[in-house]
Amino acid sequence: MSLLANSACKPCHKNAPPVNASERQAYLEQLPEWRIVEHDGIMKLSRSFSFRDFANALAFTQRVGEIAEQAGHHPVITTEWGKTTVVWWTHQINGLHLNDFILAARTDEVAE
Ligand SMILES: C[C@H](O)[C@H](O)[C@H]1CNC2=NC(N)=NC(=O)C2=N1
Repeated sequence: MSLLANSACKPCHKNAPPVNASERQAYLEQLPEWRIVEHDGIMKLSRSFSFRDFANALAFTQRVGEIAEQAGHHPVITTEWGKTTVVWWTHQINGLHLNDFILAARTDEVAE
C-alpha cells in the first residue's frame, strides 16, 4: 500500500486549510494518473479508469463507494460502458484537502 493510501484521513471542517501549491505538487507525484480540474472555480482531483465492459466499471464503482463510506468522504463517480470517472474534492472547504489525495490513492488501489 502506498504511503498516501495508508495515511489516516484528518477530520475536516470548514476552516481547515486547503492544500497549498507545493503540497499539491508533492501529492500529485504519488498520483501520476490524476489530474487537477477546476469546476466553477473549485479545484478537484479527477481520474478516468478503463474496463473491459460495464459490469467491471460498475464493480469498481462499488469498491470506490465502499472506501468512501469507510472514510466518510464521498466522490462524484460517473459509470459508463468500459469507463469510470472518479472526482474527489472537499465540499466543506470548496477545494482540495489532504483527504482527497488519500482517497485518490485508495481509489488507485481498488482499481488493481
Ligand atoms: C457531515 C459529513 O461528514 C460531511 O458532509 C462530509 C460527507 N462527505 C464528504 N465528502 C466530500 N468529498 N467532501 C466533504 O466535505 C464531505 N463532507
